[in-house]
Amino acid sequence: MKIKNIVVGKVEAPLITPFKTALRTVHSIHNIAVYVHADNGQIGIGEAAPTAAITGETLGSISHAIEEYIKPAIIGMDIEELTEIMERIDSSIYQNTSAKAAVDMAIYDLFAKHYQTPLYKLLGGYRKELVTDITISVNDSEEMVKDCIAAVQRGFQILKIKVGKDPASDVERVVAIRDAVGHAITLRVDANQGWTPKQAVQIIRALEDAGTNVELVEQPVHCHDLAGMQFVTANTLTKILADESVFSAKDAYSIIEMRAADLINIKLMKTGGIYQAQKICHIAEANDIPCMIGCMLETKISVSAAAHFAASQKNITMIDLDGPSLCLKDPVPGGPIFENDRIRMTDAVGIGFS
Ligand SMILES: C[C@H](N)C(=O)N[C@@H](CCC(=O)O)C(=O)O
Ligand SMILES: [Mg+2]
Repeated sequence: MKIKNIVVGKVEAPLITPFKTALRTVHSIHNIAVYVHADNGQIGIGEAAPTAAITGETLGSISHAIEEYIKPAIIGMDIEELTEIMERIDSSIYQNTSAKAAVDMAIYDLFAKHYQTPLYKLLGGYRKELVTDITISVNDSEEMVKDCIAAVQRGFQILKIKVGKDPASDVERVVAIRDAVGHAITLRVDANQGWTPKQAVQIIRALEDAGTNVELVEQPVHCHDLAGMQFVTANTLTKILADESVFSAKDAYSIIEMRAADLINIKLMKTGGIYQAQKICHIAEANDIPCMIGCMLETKISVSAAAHFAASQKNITMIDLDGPSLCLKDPVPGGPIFENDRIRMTDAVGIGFS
């Protein structure tokens, strides 16, 4: 099965409510869809999210990177040469990780279709069901409490609370949410780089003293401030999770070597796809660092690829694949079944879209 053509399109999905973090506010998803056509008529599908604030990519840059750099590097190759295809995608252009991720997952989709197997089974088939958290946008405490109660009523038992936009009120926000939802609900906190290292230690210690029992704090300080991440990790009891600080296997190695975090969040849009994500997951596993699988503002297309990857890996112990739950509707039928906080893998071949 040879790669005959790669076609770039669009995928759009309105959000149920505006998505707000310390880095950005988004009202609707406008992403890139990628279709890799094989010479036997089969098609692999992928998606890229233009998260300029995190990966530096835009709709224009993603489509240009695919058309002008990634496509010429792999056109005509046989799908069975998977490792060589992945190495060529990686070296076709520096960074541009979401563009690479869209093509990587479409190739994996074709690869699994070629072997008539669901992708997660081909990758190792570790589990059939995932339990995801859902993200609560940063707003004033009252609105966040309402959003948390609504999420629990929808069936979510793990809430990922966005903070970091207005640090002075962050402790109050999390305490109000804990009081409202009770202790049976797991709370994760994501500052999206919004705190200074000293602020982070002060806020996390205050959350600990208030008995909020937060499971983890994600990316407390600026992504390049690994010394700051190390300072926060060393001076708090709560687990610290590196997100924007880890794109590549080398980044993961630096975080591990410096003990700058306890946990790592892997996102296909940061790694450049499944091939590189496996490397990070395995480096972390070898160093007893459990990983989260996360997503950007992505629809069911790329989140399904991430679900297949997560279902194949023992070391992915936390799931933040809530993109489809934040959308009003899915742009395409098929793929794993997303129902409240459950993601169930099916026996459909590839990623599961026909
Ligand atoms: C959507 C997901 N739960 C999430 O919060 N992802 C990112 C932010 C993504 C974005 O800005 O698109 C994260 O920081 O974990
Ligand atoms: Mg994050």
